[in-house]
Amino acid sequence: MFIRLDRAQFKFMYGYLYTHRAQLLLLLLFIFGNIALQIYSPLYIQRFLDSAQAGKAAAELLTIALFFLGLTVIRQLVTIVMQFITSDVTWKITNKVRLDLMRQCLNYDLSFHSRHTPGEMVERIDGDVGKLNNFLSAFALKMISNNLLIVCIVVVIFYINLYMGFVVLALSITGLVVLTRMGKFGSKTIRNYMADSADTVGFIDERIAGREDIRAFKAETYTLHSYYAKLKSLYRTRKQTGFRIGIVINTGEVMLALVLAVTLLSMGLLHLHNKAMSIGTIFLIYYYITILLIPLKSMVAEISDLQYVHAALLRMNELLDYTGKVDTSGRAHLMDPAISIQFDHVSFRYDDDQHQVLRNVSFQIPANKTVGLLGKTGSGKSTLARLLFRMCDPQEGAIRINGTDSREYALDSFRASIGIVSQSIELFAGSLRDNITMYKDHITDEQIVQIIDRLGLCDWFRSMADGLDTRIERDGSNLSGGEAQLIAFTRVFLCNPRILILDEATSRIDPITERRIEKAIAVLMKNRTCIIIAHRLSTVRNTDYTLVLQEGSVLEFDETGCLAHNPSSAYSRMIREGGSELYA
Ligand SMILES: Nc1ncnc2c1ncn2[C@@H]1O[C@H](COP(=O)(O)OP(=O)(O)OP(=O)(O)O)[C@@H](O)[C@H]1O
Repeated sequence: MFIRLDRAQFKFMYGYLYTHRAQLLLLLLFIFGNIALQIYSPLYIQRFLDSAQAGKAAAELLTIALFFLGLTVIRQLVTIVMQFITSDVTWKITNKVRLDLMRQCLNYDLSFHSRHTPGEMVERIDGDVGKLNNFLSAFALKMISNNLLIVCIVVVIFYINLYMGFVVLALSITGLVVLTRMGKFGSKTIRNYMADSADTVGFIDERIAGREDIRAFKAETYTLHSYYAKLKSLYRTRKQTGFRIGIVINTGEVMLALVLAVTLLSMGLLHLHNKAMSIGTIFLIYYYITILLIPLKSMVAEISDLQYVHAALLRMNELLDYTGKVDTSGRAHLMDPAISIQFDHVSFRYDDDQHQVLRNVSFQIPANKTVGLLGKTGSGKSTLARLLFRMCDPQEGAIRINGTDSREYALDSFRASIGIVSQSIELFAGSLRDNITMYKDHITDEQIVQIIDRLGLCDWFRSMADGLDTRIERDGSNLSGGEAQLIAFTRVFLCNPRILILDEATSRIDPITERRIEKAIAVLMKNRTCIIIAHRLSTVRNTDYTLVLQEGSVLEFDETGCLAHNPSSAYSRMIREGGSELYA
């Protein structure tokens, strides 16, 4: 009613509702039954009053009263069933919406996540869907019942008295038109308020996650000032929203009082000029008007919630409609276990308005060879790895895998063939086993222990208090950075990927542990195409090829041995100068 769904929103809601059509149809039947009972039972009051006035026997009056009571009890039972069906369908629908939003969120590309903080996404996935839940479980049912009830009451009043029928019809139409128009009045400020609120949640989430750096660099005062500024802005939009909603609700209340006054006045005038209406009929019309006012009143009271739902639906639609910048149309599958990689004149910028991070990058890695990727900080090494993993696609050029543009492969299966160990390792609250298998139940403990053994990490594993059941806290807060990297290694070894990217994977491991797993890394790299991004020359000295990036361009690419023996190469200079030139 006050939610004007546009085509996209309607399609969005319809898609979810259609799945539960059988239950919704049943619900509609109960709604009709409930309305019929609501309309029919007051007739017994009219009959009771008219019979009492006509001096009918007490037994007849008692029967009428009992019938009225019986219908009231049945109506309550119908209401309970309606509520049960509604809450059941609502939870099923909103859980599906939550899952879809979460799935989308996990698949969004880098540019999306750069713009939206995790906190904002929490607010959108949980907060917005919570509002939809309230709407479906309470308002939607009320709205459908209310509108149907209004129509039925107007029809019945027409039937009772033609003149009063016209009066009530005119009042109802005016009321609904006014309420609908008023509904739009607050919608923009509510949307602004919700966006501000999500932004504030995102801010809190980000600052709490970075609390250690904030404390270490004494940024508490700045953080609190920024938070206060956000709260002030939130309060401003909240005030604007409250003001507009206040106007809407008060206008609505005045309008409803007018409806009652005009109806009573009309009945009074009618009774004065034409005594055709009995006391019972007058009471009946009055009773129907009070029933009519209940839905109108609840619509006025819930107008602000409905606007929140409207805004929430817009935001959910926006999230689900976001197609991202990664091409997902590819359907091919990587069949060959040996993978060659070719960067063919690849240029990339993260956003149209940002600087070019990679410029015309071309090189080719034959299947099952390893490449050491070197370059100063910010030269584009991690970006190159992200492009290979297809977290984003290049604006120019192509990345060919076994001769085929990587965009032609089905995204999920393509990504599954690449393993990455990066500088930042995500660990989740749960057991060590869950963090290694990433919740894949089919992986047995024996397989995990075997991998740990192959990696030469048995000593470390033995130090874990409860073996694979050892509890890992959120973000791996009870582990050292090095231990987190060991888990990441085990994780990726277990996946057995065909392309392996180690993005400064050993940066947090101490030299002794690094030496210990060097052999294991060598085993893992065998029969795989690998890219090793490193800040330490020692990490990449055994690779087949070396690629040196400078400000996003290829400075040199050749076999590592050739570069090492070429005194004019940047690589050999780097060896001579202990790497100072590249990392200065
Ligand atoms: N998500 C992002 N959004 C926008 N710009 C980014 C993003 N990630 C990196 N950049 C920019 O891209 C450039 C290259 O970054 P990249 O992380 O690829 O460099 P790198 O060579 O891996 O650096 P490091 O050795 O420090 O890890 C930098 O200028 C950086 O500011």
